[in-house]
Amino acid sequence: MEIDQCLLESLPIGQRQRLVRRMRCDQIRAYYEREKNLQRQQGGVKVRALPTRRKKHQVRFSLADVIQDAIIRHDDKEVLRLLKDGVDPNSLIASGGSLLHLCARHDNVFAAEILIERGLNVNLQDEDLWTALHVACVCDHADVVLLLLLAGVNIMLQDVNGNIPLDYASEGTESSYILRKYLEENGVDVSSMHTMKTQRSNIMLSDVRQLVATGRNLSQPNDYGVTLLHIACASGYREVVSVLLEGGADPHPADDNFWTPLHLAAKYGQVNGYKLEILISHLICTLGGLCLMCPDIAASEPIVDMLLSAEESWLQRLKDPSAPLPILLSLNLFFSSQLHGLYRNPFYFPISKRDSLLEKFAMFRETGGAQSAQPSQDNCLDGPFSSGASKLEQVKLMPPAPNDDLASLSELTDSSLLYEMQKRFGNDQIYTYIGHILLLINPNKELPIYSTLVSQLYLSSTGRLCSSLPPHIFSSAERAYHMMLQERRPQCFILSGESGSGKSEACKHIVRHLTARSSPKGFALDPRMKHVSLTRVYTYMLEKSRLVNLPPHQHNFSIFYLMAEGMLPEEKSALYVNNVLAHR
Ligand SMILES: Nc1ncnc2c1ncn2[C@@H]1O[C@H](COP(=O)(O)OP(=O)(O)OP(=O)(O)O)[C@@H](O)[C@H]1O
Repeated sequence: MEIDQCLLESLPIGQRQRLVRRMRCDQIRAYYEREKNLQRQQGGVKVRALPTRRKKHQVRFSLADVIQDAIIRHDDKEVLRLLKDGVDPNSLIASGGSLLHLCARHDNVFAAEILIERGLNVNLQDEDLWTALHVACVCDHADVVLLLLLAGVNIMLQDVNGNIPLDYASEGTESSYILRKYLEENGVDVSSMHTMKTQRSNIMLSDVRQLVATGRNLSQPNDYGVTLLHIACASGYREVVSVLLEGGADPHPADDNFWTPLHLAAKYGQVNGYKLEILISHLICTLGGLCLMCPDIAASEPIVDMLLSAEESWLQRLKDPSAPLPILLSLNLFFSSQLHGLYRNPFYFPISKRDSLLEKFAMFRETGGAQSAQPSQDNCLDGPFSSGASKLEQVKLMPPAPNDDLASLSELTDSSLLYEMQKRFGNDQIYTYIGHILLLINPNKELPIYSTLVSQLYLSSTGRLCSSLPPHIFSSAERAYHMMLQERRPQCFILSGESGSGKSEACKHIVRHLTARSSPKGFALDPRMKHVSLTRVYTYMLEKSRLVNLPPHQHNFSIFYLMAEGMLPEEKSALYVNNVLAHR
């Protein structure tokens, strides 16, 4: 069926798509006819595929995983059946928490009740010492909060941050109301709890005072290069910072990761008062330039402004030493209201642990959504897990566009496809769908589209492509994951392209998304992920055919050129690869 291009374009989109579909059907029919004729001409010999003895592969999940899935899906019957079949109610989830943590996160009161009935300890704490009540409060799942209270949960249990569940229940929420009421009824004074929490900083303060009084070294680093000043800055213990600085502690020691106390103060938002000003002043007076990198990791805009203005003053003072010190913003009120109590980390935890805590906080904070991308509409699976975009992770996704799926174009010719792809590539839209196929054009530059947060945005409860998000490799990975669950059999990605087109990178992104999906902390799949990369190199995925039968205009394996570029002339000559282009 031939149709005039102008006529096609003048039709409304619905009609046009129907016509295009019909044209494709005609093409397929013609193809089958041709094949049949060909077979007839060859004497009607039917080539039968050899019977293959294929092994039946079946993905098997442990019962502990199946019950988690049932809890998430609110499949109460399945939860009951699994418990009856002997699943251990005490089995742990990836975060080290219990099934009750999972119920709290997914607001599954029924499952929670059954688990409690079966004797599950309501006070179990996960790796960050969160109880299920901490989780329920963050998510404001009031029914679960109520159930846990009735079950006798200890509401005073602190996490590694020193926070009790009430600290995570936002003011005005139902959970906060229930908890306050409960505390009141049990005669607990909420303000005395605050005193209890400030005990940690007080202990550190008295310890540091003692060190100063005995003339001990205040800048002694631990095994990770972390000093007392690092700890006090990251924790926001302003009195301690003050005593340390006045006692002569080194204001700019770098830990093993080259982080100074100022970096930590900036990152963790501990500007609670004038301490950051003191630190900055110290740095400007002594080493000055050390604060130059700090704005990049600052936790909020006001801190960035403050550091930038300090930086500017420092540069001025380099030119003119009599120039005044920076006038720094007073951030007391702003931050004390926002950050009160959130980063009161016990100082015996390493900095990396605090990073994970901060991520946890960012994950659950504000259900307001990401900065420049909308979370998936059907992304109800992980609730608040998918919502918080923090300053720590910039999300730069292009908005969805009509040409995201080339299958919907009215004109499907080589030139129209290439034209669209080129247009998209120019806008850094490197991914494009053609139906369920995903096209990738290697950008050969880093794009900010692979962060954990983006991976979370593509989480979906059904695996359907989300119309509010642009095409992405994470979306394909998500789809495969759901197909695996639905069909209960292995799924396969076919990554095809010439050398250097980005297959290995794509593979890494797929595995990364699946890793993050299988366990928020990626523990379970990490070793297997390494195995995937190695398999690509050592066995079947490096197509050996490329060595003997190189398609025209294609290069050899890109690793070959990279290797040649890095070799010394004598090494090249020893390996007979002086002229790399001579080697196909
Ligand atoms: N999505 C991407 N974003 C940024 N850079 C990329 C991306 N994909 C690939 N690249 C860049 O292109 C280089 C080559 O990609 P990759 O190694 O994945 O190609 P390949 O198709 O696996 O090649 P070969 O088949 O020769 O092993 C990477 O080292 C990386 O620098």
